[in-house]
Amino acid sequence: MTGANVEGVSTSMNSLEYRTFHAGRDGDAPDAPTAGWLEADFLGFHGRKPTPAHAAAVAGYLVADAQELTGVYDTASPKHSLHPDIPVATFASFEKPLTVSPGVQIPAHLISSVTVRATHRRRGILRRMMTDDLGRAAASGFAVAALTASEASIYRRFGFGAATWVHDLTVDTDARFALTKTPAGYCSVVDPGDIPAIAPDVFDAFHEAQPGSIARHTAYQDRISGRLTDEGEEDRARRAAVHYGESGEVDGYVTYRFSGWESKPHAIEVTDLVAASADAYLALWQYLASIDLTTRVTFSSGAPDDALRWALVDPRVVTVTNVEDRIWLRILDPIAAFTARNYAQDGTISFRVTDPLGFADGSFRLSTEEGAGRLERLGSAPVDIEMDAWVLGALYLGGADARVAAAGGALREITPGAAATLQRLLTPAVPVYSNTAF
Ligand SMILES: CC(=O)SCCNC(=O)CCNC(=O)[C@H](O)C(C)(C)COP(=O)(O)OP(=O)(O)OC[C@H]1O[C@@H](n2cnc3c(N)ncnc32)[C@H](O)[C@@H]1OP(=O)(O)O
Repeated sequence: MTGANVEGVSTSMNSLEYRTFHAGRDGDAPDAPTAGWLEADFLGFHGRKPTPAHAAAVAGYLVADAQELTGVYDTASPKHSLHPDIPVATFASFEKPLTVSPGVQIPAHLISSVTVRATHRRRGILRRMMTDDLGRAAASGFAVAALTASEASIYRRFGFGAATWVHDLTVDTDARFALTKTPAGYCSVVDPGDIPAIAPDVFDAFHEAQPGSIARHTAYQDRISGRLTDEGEEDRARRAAVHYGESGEVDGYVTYRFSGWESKPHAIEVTDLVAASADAYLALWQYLASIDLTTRVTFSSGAPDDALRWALVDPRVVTVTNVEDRIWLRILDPIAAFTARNYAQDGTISFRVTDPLGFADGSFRLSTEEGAGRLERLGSAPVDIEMDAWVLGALYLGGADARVAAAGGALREITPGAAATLQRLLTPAVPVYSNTAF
């Protein structure tokens, strides 16, 4: 669904040129536009200046994911400024499937690498890049756009609402750590270099069943295995283990590193933990807890509804140290989006959406029956609920509670009790969660 013909140049009043192009390579190296764009991207996210090898690897990821890049070029850069081929702003978008109900995926338009140089900020560059890009995505037929946000105060104005969350977990793995029963299957330590061959099948099985999950971009395999970190180096401290289910197939893996002898208490820091079965998930935690000379495990992408607490003799060994929004969703085509997902309960509710960018603006009636949903446009008939486009994005998967949104003033009930009805209809088959960041 990625737009095939996005290349273009346009000049604004004030010497800024917006160019959109596909990530490309010359041999192994990034091509000239991609090389300049990468320099700006690394600058914007406070990364080190990339070495030629690191730039080549990252260009390879961008090309593999068919990323569309936008660079904004200042044609009036002063003397000694960074080379004018290094843009003052970056923006990237690409397509990956989003699981909206167990077994149901839709193509999502993912937005990433948004940077504006400090000397050019707050002049509307992000607004222009975002509105142009969302317009192209809607014209290409995407029902939803998604991003992970550096700051929570930026993206509501563009119709994005936080729809999934992750928990930072600290688990004490001293003598108090014990599961109430032993999970089926067994774990084995593997070479982290084998993870890129093992992880995709496990992730796919997890992703297929998990509402809120977004398929991973190409960089993930090197990142989780430690072959090439975001700093452009191999992490030789990275370790890995897998879980074999009763069939003998791998159905879960974990990658991690030791926090160092100077850290107190000595801890294991989990980079990635993906399980396609409940036994795999619990067994991998038991494995982590059994690593000698350590008494703590930390994991920054835990599911808010975590089975571990239910499986522990003493659930207080788990501390949630932070709660963070993960996937932000923007509905571009409400009818396509709401028809795609499944519904556990039958019913009807109507709502009016205010969308300054227009994509989701209007009044709608949602009718659900025997698992399927139908969304139809209403004319000027009265509705049960009013909300802004970002609230619709937040509520779409059912992970955010409409009643709580109403209590917070984000959703206006016209018909008393309508928020509870909406929540009943949108409640997902299993709690939403995504362990992917992009
Ligand atoms: C999906 C991702 O990639 S998340 C990563 C985002 N990037 C970063 O955090 C890197 C560092 N920050 C930056 O590069 C820039 O400051 C950006 C990209 C956040 C903002 O770019 P700018 O060009 O300055 O934004 P722009 O001038 O278009 O502002 C658009 C609107 O967002 C608001 N806005 C911009 N930045 C912020 C912010 N950090 N917090 C709150 N509001 C903001 C502006 O006030 C403006 O509001 P309005 O149009 O409703 O009046």
